[in-house]
Amino acid sequence: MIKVGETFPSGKVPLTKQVQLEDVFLANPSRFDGVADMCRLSELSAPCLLHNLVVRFRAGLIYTYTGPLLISINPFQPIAGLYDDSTMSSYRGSNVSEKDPHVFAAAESALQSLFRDKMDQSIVISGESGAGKTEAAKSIMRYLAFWNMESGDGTGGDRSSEDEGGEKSMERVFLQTNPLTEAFGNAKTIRNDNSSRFGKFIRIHVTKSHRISEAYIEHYLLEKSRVTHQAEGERNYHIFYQLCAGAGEDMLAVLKLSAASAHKFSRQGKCLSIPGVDDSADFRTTKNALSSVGIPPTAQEGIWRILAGILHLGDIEFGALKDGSGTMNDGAEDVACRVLGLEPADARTALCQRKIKAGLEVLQVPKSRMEAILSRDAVSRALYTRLFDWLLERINEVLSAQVSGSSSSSSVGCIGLLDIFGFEILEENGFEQLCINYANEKLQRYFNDQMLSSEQEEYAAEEVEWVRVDYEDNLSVLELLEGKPEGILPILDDQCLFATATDSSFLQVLSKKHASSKDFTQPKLKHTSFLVKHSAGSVEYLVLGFLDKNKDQLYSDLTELLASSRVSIIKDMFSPSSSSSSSSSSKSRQMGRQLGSKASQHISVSAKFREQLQQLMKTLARTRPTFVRCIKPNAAKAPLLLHAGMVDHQLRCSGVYAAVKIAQAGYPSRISFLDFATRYRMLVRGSHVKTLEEAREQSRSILLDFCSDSSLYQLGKHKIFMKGGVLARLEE
Ligand SMILES: Nc1ncnc2c1ncn2[C@@H]1O[C@H](COP(=O)(O)OP(=O)(O)OP(=O)(O)O)[C@@H](O)[C@H]1O
Repeated sequence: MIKVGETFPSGKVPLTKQVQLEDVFLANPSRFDGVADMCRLSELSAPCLLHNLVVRFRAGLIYTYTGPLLISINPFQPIAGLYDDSTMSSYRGSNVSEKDPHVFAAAESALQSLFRDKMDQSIVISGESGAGKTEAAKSIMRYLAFWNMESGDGTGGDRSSEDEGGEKSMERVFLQTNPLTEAFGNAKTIRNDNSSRFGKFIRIHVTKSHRISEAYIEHYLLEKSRVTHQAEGERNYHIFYQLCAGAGEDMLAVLKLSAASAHKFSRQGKCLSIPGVDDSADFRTTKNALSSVGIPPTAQEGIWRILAGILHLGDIEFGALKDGSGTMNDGAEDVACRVLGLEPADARTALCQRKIKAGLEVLQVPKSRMEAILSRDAVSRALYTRLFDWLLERINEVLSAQVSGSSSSSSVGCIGLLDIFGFEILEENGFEQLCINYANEKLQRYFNDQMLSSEQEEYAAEEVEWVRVDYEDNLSVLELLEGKPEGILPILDDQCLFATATDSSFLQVLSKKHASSKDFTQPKLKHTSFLVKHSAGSVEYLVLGFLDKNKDQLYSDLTELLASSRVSIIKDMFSPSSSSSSSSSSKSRQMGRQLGSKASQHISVSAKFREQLQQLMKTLARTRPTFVRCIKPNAAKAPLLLHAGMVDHQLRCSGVYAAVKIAQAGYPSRISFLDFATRYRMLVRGSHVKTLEEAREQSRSILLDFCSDSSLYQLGKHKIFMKGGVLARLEE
């Protein structure tokens, strides 16, 4: 049975015109069973749109269109048949406008548009944490791979012969990247048992014969702090639990590992398992996936050593000597060193002492206990993030070179799939949340530009009769975050250049510069946080750790220590001559460069992230986007439960209400007078037209003859703007 709770908003979230949902239920015929495209509703108030979504959700229909935008409401439980092979087949090559809304339809229409218009496409998936973005992205990846496998041109045959010949087919390798990115990049959080703690943009190149020729995964901002600290109820990255649960006795003995409950870095969140998840079985899946993407056994052993080494590092206890300096006091460092291939004496020196240059002399100065702990944590985080970067590099190498004989030159174009971490408001928000929420503001801006702003600007420029639809833009909050030189992130970078700057001096500068900003406040009586009014709500950020996290420096003695490892994968990751990026294939490097990858250059975390986002926006601007907006219907992750207030808030903040109004009143088809008059002149036995005025007149007479309802089109200055279906009728 489908439960729909709190269907009527409590009034905490104001609805348009203060109409309550009950009124809509009463005003609507009781047998109203929802429409697949909300543009077809006659009343577009928020309660009506919500009502439509609720009715469909009750019936297990989680997807709904609002014009070109696909809304997806997370059912938190599998829906029978929704993603099976026959459903996929039914979308392949179909007229998607006649099919039920679905992520498969979004993928199919992107493919069709790619082939028809020879223009790169993108599918932009957004929504808050736990809204279903990653699941949507995986379904789309499966669809693209399935399309390739099923193509009736002999490709399917090619695939099986490849498999028999021992070579893995591209779609297999492509899909095998999912368990890997999830094992190493996802973790259980309070909001989502399988939360992506990084963002990704996958470029998928498609050939004329509908094959995926190559792909590249660009990744953004892995959450490093999770490696050494997890909040209560959360876990470290899945792979740590998989390793502890799934490694056999021999492997555990080599790695000197115990259960996850025995290691500090995996037990801090007091959450060791996830209901319904078998870490041991998932470990087998991860190992198979590593082999599938061509990671050889020696490198796999290196990976397990890094993970086990991190867990052992976490178990090192530091004591304080009388003078306050740190010392290791329980021998756990010996275990960590053996697993990581380090000399214990060198590790002790690097973790507990600091090199200081005094003239020509280099002195070793003892670190305090706290400094030693911070060094240990920095080493652990650096090991994990370099491992993640290394893994993605290997994946990209294999994705860019998999199909023999195919290359990007044979690809017709590319579909970009964006699955980026959703907007976050936690109990305590820090530097990571600021970066995540900044990325979401950038995406919101992109959505506003594409769906709300440029559409209306074109009507105005073409002098089409149009009643402007207002919406809340987010320019001022973006300026507050990134504007140069006084935005929060540029100020942070600036502060990081001063040796004497601290988190509090950063906060003081912010408060002074933004005292009058409408989107910024500093809570009274608090000198540790600031508040930003984001599009999706106000967020209070604690400044503690901002400078260190943004600098993200691993002191040279710690880098040298890791570069001295006898484990070759660790040595490679940290020695200056052989960074992970330098060992990647030239093709994968080239694709990385296209996306502005700057792995080898040391710039601040926020500067690198801003540059990556800038590149992403440029890449998206060259594509035709399809938007998928994922909605989280309840905070409890309960199956088929929908809180209307929560859904209303997400629809409002993300501009969906404004988008549906524009889409309904708007004219999705547009064509120049010249093209129109030429293509359809046979209908009126018209002549060849030469001037704009002749083309306009001939177009007008075609429409008068063949489209009796004049509300279905408008003539602009250079183009005809038409409602959906007009062109199709003319074509008939
Ligand atoms: N279409 C679906 N059908 C059934 N369950 C789903 C669907 N989409 C999502 N879920 C459930 O919701 C959970 C969260 O979804 P998902 O991980 O895709 O969210 P997300 O938006 O990517 O979150 P985050 O930003 O935290 O990574 C999934 O693990 C799954 O249990």
